Amino acid sequence: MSTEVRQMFSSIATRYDVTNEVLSFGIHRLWRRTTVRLSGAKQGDSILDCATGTGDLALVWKRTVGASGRVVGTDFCPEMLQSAPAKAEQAGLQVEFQVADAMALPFADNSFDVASISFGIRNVDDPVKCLKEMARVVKPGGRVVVLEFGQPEGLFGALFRFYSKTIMPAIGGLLTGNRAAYEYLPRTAAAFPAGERFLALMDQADAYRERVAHPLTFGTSYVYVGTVR
Ligand SMILES: C[S@@+](CC[C@H](N)C(=O)[O-])C[C@H]1O[C@@H](n2cnc3c(N)ncnc32)[C@H](O)[C@@H]1O
Repeated sequence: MSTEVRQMFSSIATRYDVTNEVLSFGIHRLWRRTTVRLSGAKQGDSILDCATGTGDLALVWKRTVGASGRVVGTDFCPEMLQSAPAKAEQAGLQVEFQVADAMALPFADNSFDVASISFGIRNVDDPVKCLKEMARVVKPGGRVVVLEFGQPEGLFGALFRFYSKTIMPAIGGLLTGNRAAYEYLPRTAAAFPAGERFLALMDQADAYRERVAHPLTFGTSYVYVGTVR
């Protein structure tokens, strides 16, 4: 499973950013800023962004924690990481990037103030193991922050489902040449536990003393914030 996921992201890596921008109408930028705000991170904090991909969230983290803070972005797909260092340099931000699996992080216990994962946990083989592993590298009282798709309800939900099942694969396929990757996205997003059901996964990880779900854009996405025990 993880080999197929890695290959899929490798095949869309060079077109990932532009496709993300088009398919989300740029809203992913607002969601990332909200994620960072809800984490409570401050200047000087050390942050790990898992499954960082092309590094967009890592750059927002670095703007927040400033020069005295440390940001490390990791991903298990080297091709996805390829453009990240140049993007950071162009933005005048110092961010470290390295290849690592979010389920087996190469960091000591209690290394970071915050660990995050955006649109990544849906793709890992074992989300509970990942939530446990992220908590392991965060200091007690620090936060694990997850940004992931939800399943909006009502009229907006119906529109979103139509958009994600028909328009997203067509446009994603045109822009990346890999239509299957943009069929995978809505399929996995529709099946992945959201809201209370995701909080239950956080409970199963048995590593958090508090956890909160914040719906964004009528539940299209959620930010989950867990405080590490
Ligand atoms: C949809 S992209 C999200 C990238 C980025 N976080 C963002 O918000 O744009 C999912 C990323 O998760 C990475 N990924 C999936 N499973 C992973 C794992 N077990 N360990 C590390 N990265 C993983 C993929 O390589 C891909 O870069």
